[in-house]
Amino acid sequence: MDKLEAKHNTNDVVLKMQNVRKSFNTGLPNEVEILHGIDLILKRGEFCAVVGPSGSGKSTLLNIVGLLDRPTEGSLSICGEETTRMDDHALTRVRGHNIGFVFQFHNLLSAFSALENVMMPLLGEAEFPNKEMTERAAMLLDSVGLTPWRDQPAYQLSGGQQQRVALARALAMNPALLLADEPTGNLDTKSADAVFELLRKVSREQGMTVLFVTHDPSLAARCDKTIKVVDGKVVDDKEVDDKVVS
Ligand SMILES: Nc1ncnc2c1ncn2[C@@H]1O[C@H](COP(=O)(O)OP(=O)(O)OP(=O)(O)O)[C@@H](O)[C@H]1O
Repeated sequence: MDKLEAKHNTNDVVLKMQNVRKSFNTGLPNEVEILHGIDLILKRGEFCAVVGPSGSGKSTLLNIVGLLDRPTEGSLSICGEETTRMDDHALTRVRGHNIGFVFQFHNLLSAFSALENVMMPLLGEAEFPNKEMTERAAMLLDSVGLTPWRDQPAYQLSGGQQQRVALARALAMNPALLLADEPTGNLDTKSADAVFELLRKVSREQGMTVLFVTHDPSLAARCDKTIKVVDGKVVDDKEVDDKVVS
């Protein structure tokens, strides 16, 4: 059994948000509220699209779920741990062990090889001495079909290949929750489809919960569930019927 696998079995509810509000200080006399009381529960293995118009608050929501930003009000628990009163050190721990990120711009270290990029999150993790770290990174690169490119510097890879490296890197700690903010937005249709299918496969095989922001209705329709954010509120939270979506 994978060293990191057991933690996925501990709690069925991966994300629980209650009445989450977020305001920003924009220099105006009053703060501007962007998220107006979001409630959201995601269970293990759910693959959920986040859709909505530009500026509606999708990235703000993802940053809060990813513990990169704090809510102004409300509660947020990740894998059963209530996070809103945690200090930065505890948030970093919860984030590092439970959450993976894939963004539209993959933020790879361009001069480093594909393998080295995937190894980055494992550096300093006690359970991964050097040899095991290399083995795990190689296994992850293999799972995204990039073994032939493992020693290639990231800048020499295509956009789709770089995004697959970013996905392998996000999976390094076997996160219970993967947050993907338009990970296919910068790719041609074929590469976008390949990255999406890969995410789908990993989610199914590992029971990983995915929150996937997309502007592409055809990709949203292939997710289990769609959350629609409009003006900082969830207006629609519907299950996609497998019988309707081919
Ligand atoms: N740090 C910040 N300070 C002030 N306002 C912010 C901040 N971050 C986001 N906003 C504002 O919050 C609103 C929602 O932004 P957000 O990026 O979450 O939208 P989005 O739905 O992800 O948009 P898009 O689809 O265009 O990426 C916008 O009006 C934005 O200007």
